[in-house]
Amino acid sequence: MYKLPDLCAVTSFKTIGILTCGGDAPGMNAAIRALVRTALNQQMKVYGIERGFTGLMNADMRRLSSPSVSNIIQRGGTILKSNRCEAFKTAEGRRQATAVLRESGIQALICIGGDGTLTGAHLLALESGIPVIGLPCTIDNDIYGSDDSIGFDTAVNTALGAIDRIRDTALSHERLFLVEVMGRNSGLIATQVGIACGAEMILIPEYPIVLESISNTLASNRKAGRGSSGIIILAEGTEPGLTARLAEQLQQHGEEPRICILGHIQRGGSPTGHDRVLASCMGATAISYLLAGYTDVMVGTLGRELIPAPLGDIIGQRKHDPRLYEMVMMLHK
Ligand SMILES: Nc1ncnc2c1ncn2[C@@H]1O[C@H](COP(=O)(O)OP(=O)(O)O)[C@@H](O)[C@H]1O
Ligand SMILES: O=P(O)(O)OC[C@H]1O[C@](O)(COP(=O)(O)O)[C@@H](O)[C@@H]1O
Ligand SMILES: [Mg+2]
Repeated sequence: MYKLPDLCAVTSFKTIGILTCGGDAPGMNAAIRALVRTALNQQMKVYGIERGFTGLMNADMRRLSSPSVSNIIQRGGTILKSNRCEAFKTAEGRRQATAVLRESGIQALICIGGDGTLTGAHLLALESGIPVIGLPCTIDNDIYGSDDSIGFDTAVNTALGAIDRIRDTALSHERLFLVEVMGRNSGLIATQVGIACGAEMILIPEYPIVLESISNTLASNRKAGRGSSGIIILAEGTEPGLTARLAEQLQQHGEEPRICILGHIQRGGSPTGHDRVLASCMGATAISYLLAGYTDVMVGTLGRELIPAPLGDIIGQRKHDPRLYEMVMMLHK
């Protein structure tokens, strides 16, 4: 269980807004529910802004009540909808959003999303002076300053469910499978999934990949008595087309690999218990941060503790643990 902060209220807010942006992640709805109920408990009015920063720029919003967030804690996706908004990357786009916030009487904003959303949230806080709090919510878990992000645990478990099934076929047919998981710029899903499924090999964007050495490693594994079945996990972002090129290369070395790209299957579905609890604790804590006078911070985790992480310190930073990856490679020899 997470340790909630013990904070004193030094300010108050009549009206706040909430939005979800970037790739959806299981647990977004649980976070919305916790934010709405905690804010209502503090006598705030809450507006749900539709379609992330696009909806913010277009004043696309609706009042949220306690019943409006009933029965959503177990649902994947986001009831507020999400998208990616190029216009918000410009100062003009953010000026338009600031005008909407002022005209609607929204005194503070909570942004739920990944590294891109938190970058936008940081710039908005700086430029508008309106208090903004971020919640790390992405299946990629690539947000520096927080051990955990809402949605990661669910995505990893969804991928594992699929890979355990693939393993049955791999063993029965004594065949090699190349399984591509999500993560355009980050190998964290691939690493976690690879550890948990006992993969023969994990290929992630943080390390250069030499196709020839992969065939050589497999050949020496075979000589050492490892069977001819196996699972190689690749992160999506490793290199465009790499999975297909690796399959071709392995064919030339006498393997009969099959490819499985898990794709967006990993983004949807009911959040795990872990993600529901994390989202609930982070949502409640975001409102405590606002009342304690924080702005331009994200609710991060450090172990089991919830901590305020300044957005300016975390954006643009990479999160990678080389020791974890080395351990994985050692276990899979
Ligand atoms: N450098 C940036 N400046 C301002 N806004 C940004 C920036 N990067 C991303 N955003 C905003 O955040 C949105 C979501 O970012 P994206 O990277 O697509 O997803 P995620 O938040 O899940 O990482 C973008 O569509 C854009 O509106
Ligand atoms: O659904 P899209 O827009 O194709 O995006 C795919 C990307 O979104 C993700 O699922 C989540 O990334 P973000 O959290 O940064 O949005 C990545 O793993 C993947 O590379
Ligand atoms: Mg991202």
